[in-house]
Amino acid sequence: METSATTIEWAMSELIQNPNVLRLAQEEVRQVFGDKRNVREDQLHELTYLDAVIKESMRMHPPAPVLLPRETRETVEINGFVIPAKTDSSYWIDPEKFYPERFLNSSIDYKGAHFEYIPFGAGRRICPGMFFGMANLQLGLANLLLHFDWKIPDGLQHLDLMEQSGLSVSSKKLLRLIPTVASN
Ligand code: HEM
Repeated sequence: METSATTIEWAMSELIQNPNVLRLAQEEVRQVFGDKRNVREDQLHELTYLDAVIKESMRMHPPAPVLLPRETRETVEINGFVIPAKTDSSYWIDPEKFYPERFLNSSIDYKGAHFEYIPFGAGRRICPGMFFGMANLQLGLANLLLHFDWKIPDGLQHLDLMEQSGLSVSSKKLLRLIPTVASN
């Protein structure tokens, strides 16, 4: 699915630019699966830090543009609920920072109950592929982190994370990274 591929690409882009987060995610994957040398689906739930990395990637780069960002221009009252103007930015501390830890020990999930975070939508039209999509992301990323070490090609200081809109919101520039087969 394009949404899953896009999310994996964004996650890898953020990980490579946040080496400390990459190291922690890689250590977790290798600790859980290192001795088996393969990622097992029945143990994906043990990857709590990787789960937070995926959530944080989808917070910063929601892959499905179906849900266009919405904000009120002025404070409004609907059925007794007061919606202050431009509410979005106050939900997250350091919203521009890639910080998966914000999802650890947090009740905020992607299942449509927390309206500040709805990468799969919410309500009756919520994505029916949500759990399949999450498993795909965990499986794909865990394999990339278990089997390979990653670096930015020589000469590139940092990645260009400009977005482009299509069916899903992907990076404008193709992500190019150099994998090395992990020695363990
Ligand atoms: C990272 C992966 C994915 C993300 C972020 C994602 C996100 C979304 C979003 C935001 C919507 C719109 C919800 C709304 O209108 O409120 C949606 C709808 C939908 N998604 Fe996904 N999706 C993903 C993976 C998948 C997969 C793997 C499948 C199928 C196997 C799938 C099938 C669908 C379908 C059929 C709809 C339309 C539902 C409807 O209109 O009733 N999605 N998805």
